Amino acid sequence: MKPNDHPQVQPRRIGVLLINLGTPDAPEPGAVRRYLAEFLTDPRVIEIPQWLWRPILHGVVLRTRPKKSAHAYKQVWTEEGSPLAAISRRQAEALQQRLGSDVIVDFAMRYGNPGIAKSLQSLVDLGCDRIVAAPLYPQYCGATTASAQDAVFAALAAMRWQPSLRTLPPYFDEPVHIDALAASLERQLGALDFEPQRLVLSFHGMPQRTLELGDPYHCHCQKTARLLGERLSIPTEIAFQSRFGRAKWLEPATDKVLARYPKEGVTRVAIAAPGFSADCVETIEELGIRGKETFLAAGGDRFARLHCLNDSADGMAMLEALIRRELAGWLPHP
Ligand SMILES: C=CC1=C(C)c2cc3[nH]c(cc4nc(cc5[nH]c(cc1n2)c(C)c5CCC(=O)O)C(CCC(=O)O)=C4C)c(C)c3C=C
Ligand SMILES: [Fe+2]
Ligand SMILES: [Fe+2]
Repeated sequence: MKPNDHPQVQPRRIGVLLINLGTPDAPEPGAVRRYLAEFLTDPRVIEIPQWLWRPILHGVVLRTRPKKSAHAYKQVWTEEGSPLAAISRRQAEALQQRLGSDVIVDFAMRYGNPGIAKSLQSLVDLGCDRIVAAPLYPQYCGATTASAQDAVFAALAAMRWQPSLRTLPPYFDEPVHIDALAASLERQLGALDFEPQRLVLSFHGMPQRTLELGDPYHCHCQKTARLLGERLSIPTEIAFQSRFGRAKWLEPATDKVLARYPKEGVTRVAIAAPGFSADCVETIEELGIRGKETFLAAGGDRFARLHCLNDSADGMAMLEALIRRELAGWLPHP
């Protein structure tokens, strides 16, 4: 056979893979256990030697946490499944509409389903020889961005014929991102039936040690919070949520901030999570349900949880702009 009529040559197509963290398949202890086992054996997430961690994980964490977490997931589960999965699907569909038929858009989860390797392979099978992999974390973190990229690179490493690859850089301080967040938060604040005295900007926490080791996550969160605070008409305060384990995590802790406010005369608050591109158990249950309980029990009066950008017009316009920039030179007509 002459090289020019090689049977595998396909039409060139472009793929975009939106990536988020992942979620269990069902709000049941068994499914949550499978999800947590994959998540919590990622050395990017738990950075202690495996020989030390494995006995704790299997002896303690995976025996107790799945039941507790399943209870949290049950409270947020929807007809379309886990909120994170449902919103991720809608984001991919909306981006597909916006980018048109020059591009194939799909989404994948770092842990659980649909997995990164399978989703990348389906894009390749559809003829994509150029792919943008977009971890939807505004702030770079080893545990999230790098872990998602590790999985993308590992999937490519198993391919004989790899597509060309671009990855979406962190966008924590991109003007389009700050604009989208500011517009979305102002609109939601304006629609409340009370006037909050403070807006808490709650980011997912990380072990303090990762900051000392040079992870830019803490700095990225601080910058998003500062830029956003400069744009909003309400005083803001940064906080870090979802502490896990016994090590020291980034401070101030969201639950401590909420419990402290009423003592300082702050009895009306709103809370937003600008580090999450989609609402999930950490925003809906941890902030919206448990955070509210903590605040009211401490003497607070009014509490509102604001939504993430999700598949809102503000959020999708931002995502389209960021992805189009990565597609520059690949798309037939700019
Ligand atoms: C947005 C950035 C995130 C960082 C940074 C992050 C770090 C991190 N998380 C855990 C432990 C857990 N996280 C869990 C859920 C979860 N985490 C993120 C995002 C970040 N995590 C998201 C989007 C979600 C939501 C998933 C969903 O299904 O809705 C969970 C599971 C839920 C629970 O049991 O509380 C755990 C556990 C660690 C240890 C860590 C950094 C070291
Ligand atoms: Fe997390
Ligand atoms: Fe949590």
